[in-house]
Amino acid sequence: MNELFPIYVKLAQIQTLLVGAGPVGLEKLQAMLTNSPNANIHLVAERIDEEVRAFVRGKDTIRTSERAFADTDIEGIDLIVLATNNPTLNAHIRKLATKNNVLLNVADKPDLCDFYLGSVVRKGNLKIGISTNGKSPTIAKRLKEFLHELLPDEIDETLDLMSQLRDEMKGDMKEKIQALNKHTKTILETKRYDSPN
Ligand SMILES: C[C@@]1(CC(=O)O)C2=NC(=C\c3[nH]c(c(CCC(=O)O)c3CC(=O)O)Cc3[nH]c(c(CC(=O)O)c3CCC(=O)O)/C=C3\N/C(=C\2)[C@@H](CCC(=O)O)[C@]3(C)CC(=O)O)/[C@H]1CCC(=O)O
Ligand SMILES: NC(=O)c1ccc[n+]([C@@H]2O[C@H](COP(=O)([O-])OP(=O)(O)OC[C@H]3O[C@@H](n4cnc5c(N)ncnc54)[C@H](O)[C@@H]3O)[C@@H](O)[C@H]2O)c1
Repeated sequence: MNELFPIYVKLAQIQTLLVGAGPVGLEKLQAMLTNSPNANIHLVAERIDEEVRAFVRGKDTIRTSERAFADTDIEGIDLIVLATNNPTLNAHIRKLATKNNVLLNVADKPDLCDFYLGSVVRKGNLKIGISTNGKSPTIAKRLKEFLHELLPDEIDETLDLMSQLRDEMKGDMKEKIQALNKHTKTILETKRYDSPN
């Protein structure tokens, strides 16, 4: 059973610390910024790869410090992602995070994580997070590709129309929910997303 609780976090209104700026650090940075382009991130690494430097150039919400991690780096931090090649440092930051109630992800080290990154299908406003409970990130990637193909681009139009409709609707909550359910039932009957014909 997968006991993970999925949430969608507003990275633009919290402070994230990323330690490590090699290929894995770059992957994590890309994962965070493609989803949340205004994420507030402090990137600390003894050595920042040129690719990472190029990726963060011109992004005002990313601050970089090319030096060793210092314990004070976690002050004011809500979320930490580690992408270092240093197991001793990872274990040290794991302890600090627990002591300071900060949630931690250590790339590719499930035992050290409070949360995992998910594979993400994106179509406009729609976002589907996929977790295989750490069993197979490769299957998560394949499912992402499959669902991305399957979902029509118009799904975003449907979401916009539904959003307008729900803003315009009057009446009490119960009536509103009933009407929205009735309306969407018809939409799904007329637009068979699960069939190519
Ligand atoms: C979402 C995504 C994040 C991202 O990076 O954006 C992600 N991994 C991705 C890809 C990927 N990662 C790896 C491969 C190589 C093939 C392979 O090993 O299978 C590929 C595939 C590829 O790159 O093609 C290596 C790997 N990953 C973990 C381990 C350790 C272990 O399993 O013990 C090892 C072995 C390391 C080693 O051998 O040294 C563990 C984790 N990876 C997770 C997330 C969390 C569980 C997510 C879930 O429940 O599925 C978890 C538990 C923790 C975490 O890291 O948060 C991204 C999704 C794909 C996408 O959307 O494109
Ligand atoms: N590259 C891959 O495809 C891959 C795949 C699976 C697992 N991994 C593992 O993930 C980890 C990271 O991989 P990578 O290729 O990005 O490694 P890397 O060696 O390129 O980068 C490690 C980063 O950690 C930083 N770092 C180390 N000690 C530090 C300290 N005390 N303070 C601040 N920064 C510090 C380094 O300066 C560097 O920026 C490694 O443990 C690797 O074995 C890598």
